[in-house]
Amino acid sequence: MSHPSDRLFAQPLEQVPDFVFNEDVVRVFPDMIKRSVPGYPTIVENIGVLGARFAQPHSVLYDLGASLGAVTQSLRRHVRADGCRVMAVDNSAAMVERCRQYLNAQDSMFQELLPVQVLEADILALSLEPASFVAMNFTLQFIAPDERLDLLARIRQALLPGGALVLSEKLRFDDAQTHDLLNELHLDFKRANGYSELEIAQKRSAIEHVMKPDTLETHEQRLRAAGFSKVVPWFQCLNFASLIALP
Ligand SMILES: C[S@@+](CC[C@H](N)C(=O)[O-])C[C@H]1O[C@@H](n2cnc3c(N)ncnc32)[C@H](O)[C@@H]1O
Ligand SMILES: O=C(O)C(=O)C[C@]1(C(=O)O)C=C[C@@H](O)C=C1
Repeated sequence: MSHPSDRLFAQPLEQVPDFVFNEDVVRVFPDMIKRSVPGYPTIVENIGVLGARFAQPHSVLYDLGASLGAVTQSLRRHVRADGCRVMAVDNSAAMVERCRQYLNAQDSMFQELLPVQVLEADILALSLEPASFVAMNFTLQFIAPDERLDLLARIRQALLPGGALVLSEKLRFDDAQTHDLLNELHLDFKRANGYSELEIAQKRSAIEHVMKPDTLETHEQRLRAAGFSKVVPWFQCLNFASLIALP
């Protein structure tokens, strides 16, 4: 399947609307996220590797905020435990439709993949089945800050003993010098990937009100408050990080 390049913010917009995961975004999403999130391909591939370590036979693996199912596909490449199934959940109808197409394409290319169910649902309203592995790859940052603790507590409750949550997020930093340096380097990453100053500025306005990053300390404290006993950062590239949280 062809992946057109992201030119969504290339022309000057009179008013930049808030970012939404609509059909326009879906069309360019694989290109957009790869050129915007440093380390994204490494994170996605290794969530499959982490999933293989934590997956228990005959259990559910969740991909919450699955978008086009990149993490789900990685789990299906790596997890070999018997009788597991993946639940990929997203509340964007456009994402879910395209995600199903991509997973069907994966099914037609490989045999004996884990069964997967793609659900169009709000993860805040979802009743979670007992699960051995939950991935939230750059999803929590789009959830309203006052809903985050409750969501993580429900995930913690759903996790089987020996399971794990993997949480990837853009970070902000309390120390202004650190924050500014890593943000500037992130902008350099976008420039190096071909984004213009206009594209960078307009994308920044678009996500300003809808994506609210936390500090690493806030994540660690909130995960503990949600009932997780151990938080292990396993990846960081510039201001993007991924954590393993153990029940
Ligand atoms: C940055 S994308 C996630 C990228 C994806 N996990 C990956 O690895 O390619 C965030 C996704 O979260 C979804 N999302 C945001 N809020 C949600 C909610 N309340 N319930 C379900 N999905 C949500 C969005 O529709 C979007 O597809
Ligand atoms: O922080 C930015 O500038 C981004 O573009 C990040 C980010 C993300 O982290 O999800 C925001 C929206 C798109 O989904 C792709 C990337």
